[in-house]
Amino acid sequence: MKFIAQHDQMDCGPACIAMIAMYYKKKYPLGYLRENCFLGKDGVSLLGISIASEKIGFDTFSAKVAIEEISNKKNLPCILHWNQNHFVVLYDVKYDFFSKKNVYKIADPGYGFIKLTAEQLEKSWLSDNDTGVALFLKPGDQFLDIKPPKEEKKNFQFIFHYLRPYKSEFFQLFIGLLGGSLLTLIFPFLTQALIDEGIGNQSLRIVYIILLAQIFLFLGNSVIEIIRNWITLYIGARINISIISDFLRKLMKLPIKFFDAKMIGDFTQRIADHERIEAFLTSQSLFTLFSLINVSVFFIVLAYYDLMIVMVYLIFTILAIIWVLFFLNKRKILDYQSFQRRAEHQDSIYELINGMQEIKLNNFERFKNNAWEGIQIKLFQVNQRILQVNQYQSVGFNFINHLKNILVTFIAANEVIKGNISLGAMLSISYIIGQMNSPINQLTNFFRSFQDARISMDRLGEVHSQNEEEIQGQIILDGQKIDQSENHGSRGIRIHDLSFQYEGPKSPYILKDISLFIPEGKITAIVGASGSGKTTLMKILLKFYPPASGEISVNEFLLNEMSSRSWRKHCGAVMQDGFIFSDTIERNIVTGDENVNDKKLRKAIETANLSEFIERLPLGIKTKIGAAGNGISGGQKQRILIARAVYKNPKYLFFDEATSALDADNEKLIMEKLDEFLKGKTSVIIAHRLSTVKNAHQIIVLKNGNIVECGNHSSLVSNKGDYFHLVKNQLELGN
Ligand SMILES: Nc1ncnc2c1ncn2[C@@H]1O[C@H](COP(=O)(O)OP(=O)(O)OP(=O)(O)O)[C@@H](O)[C@H]1O
Repeated sequence: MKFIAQHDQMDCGPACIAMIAMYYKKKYPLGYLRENCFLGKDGVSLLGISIASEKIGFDTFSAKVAIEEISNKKNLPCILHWNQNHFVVLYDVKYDFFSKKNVYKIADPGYGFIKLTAEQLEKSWLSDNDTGVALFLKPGDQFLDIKPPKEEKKNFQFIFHYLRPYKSEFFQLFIGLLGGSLLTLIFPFLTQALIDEGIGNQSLRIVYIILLAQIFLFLGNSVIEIIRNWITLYIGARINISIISDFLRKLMKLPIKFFDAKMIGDFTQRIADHERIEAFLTSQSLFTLFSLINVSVFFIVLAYYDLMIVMVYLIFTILAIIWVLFFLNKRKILDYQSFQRRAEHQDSIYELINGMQEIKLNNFERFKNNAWEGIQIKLFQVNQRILQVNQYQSVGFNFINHLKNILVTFIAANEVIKGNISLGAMLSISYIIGQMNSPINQLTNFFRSFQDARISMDRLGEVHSQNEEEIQGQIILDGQKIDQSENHGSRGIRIHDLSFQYEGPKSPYILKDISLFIPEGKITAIVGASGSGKTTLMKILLKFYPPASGEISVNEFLLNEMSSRSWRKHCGAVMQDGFIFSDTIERNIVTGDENVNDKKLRKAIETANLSEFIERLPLGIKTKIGAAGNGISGGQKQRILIARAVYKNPKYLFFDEATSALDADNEKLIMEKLDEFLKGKTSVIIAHRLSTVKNAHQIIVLKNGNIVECGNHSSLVSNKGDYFHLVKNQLELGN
């Protein structure tokens, strides 16, 4: 069984499938499996794993079984549901002759290979008294015929293009390093001259001259080193900024669905990862190049002294490098683990700070603290294993190196005794060997850094190779196009037979066979119990998620053929979880508009009834709010979000519980002003409050993802159906 590590916190399912596919000699990229697993907010489900496995030709069967069923090797490898929140592969069971017990061999994508006894396995696997969940996979008839897609890996070309703008700086660095290398080359000859000419001839003058030359050489080297460090810092910082800014730009082009399956830590860790690429590009690769030049020149000088020594040196150096390479795979697995643990650590800190209020309210401190300590322990364990591998790597490497030095010294001493070389030459050889140590060490650092950069690049590549939301050739809607577009019959948004599932074809339908017409210039309200799919419908209309089936058209244009960005330009929305940026009130309202239009801004503030609130603030509209500014109330937040939508002045408006946090007076006032603003605009309003929806031109009632009623307020009330039941209490209150 070949081990495949999970890359992100929610990747365990896809990694398990990849390992089992690999077991049957098929290599599937993790990204492809991840896409077909339909990862959701809570990670992957067993259903998602079986859908993805079937897609690549496996026959799958999941069941709750007892340990005897999985002890039967015929059913292996299989996937086990682990600790209720993870998936692992059980690939072998062996009878241990000494303990007279079965040993279960597990490949845990978040850890590595582990061997467990039946008791240990049961502890993590059983979900009730004596059974646990297992998914059995066997290659089906088509497994061999289905061709795995090619893995799109970012190669170093992608990274090296970041170096291009700094050609002249690199040239300067190159010259500096070359100068430094040449200077160090003079030292061994000076040493030999010092001994053979100076001491040998008992001439103090020659000794002075040689020592003076050494001082000047040292000074020259130091100056070169200082300049080199400055240039490296400059290029490094620039490259880092370009890589991260490209990464962020790419992130902003990805669909919302991508973010559903990722945690904050997955992103922050990736950004931290960039430093490794930068370090590799700026220092490691160049320094290694020069180390190689140095080593080669030293080799030539050594060969001039003694060929035998060169041979010994070469053989031992190759042995040392093989030793270092031997540990690279282990390092890679540990690096993925460390990435995940660090991401988990960041998520836990983020949650701790964001959830502080609830933590304090519910005496959650100890539990959360323990959870954080648990993560730290795991992080410590990974760090321990990393240290161990690094130590094996460097201790072995140093041992081989020292053995080599001793051997070389022995050979050189032997040659001096035999009278083949002078004492000065021997000291010169010792000096060269000493000087070569650091470039050879540099070489091991290079291998490590190269590997780190490669892993970081793979992780980056996962984001860079994601499909963007915008697809070339999509319809770009400008205002005129929308105004002039025709719809056979009446103008507006037409939804035809729309169904939607969040997590793939076998997951539950959130919306089922919805057909609806949202007339242009009118208000359509959507009501329904919590969880009935109202917000989901709105998100589909805003093109955040594509429908599983069915069509949506805006006048004559199909929504799925439109550019999302251009469609959203015509839409204003106040979402339930709308976000206040850490910036001034003004910037929070005008958002991306670079030239603030005062008239529009005043109108937005007035419509959202914010004037009084803003006037009371000493800095007025320039007051900072959000994370780094003044706290605002829930109602104030909603009013700022409304002002944002009003300032945008779009043709289509979507309000999801936009006024739910407002007091009745404020709501009434804003609704009256909004009525005026919404005239001639197409609006969709989701609300639980009767006062908000009652005046809508049409009201749609959603129940479990289906439309159960449609009409205006009075007709629906007289129907005494679902709408009546939903608002009954509020009607009584009204009466
Ligand atoms: N990102 C998501 N991934 C998976 N399931 C989701 C996601 N968002 C919502 N759901 C599920 O979809 C269903 C409908 O949710 P939705 O938010 O559309 O309901 P709603 O009618 O707007 O509810 P409310 O009135 O409480 O806001 C819920 O069962 C919810 O658990």
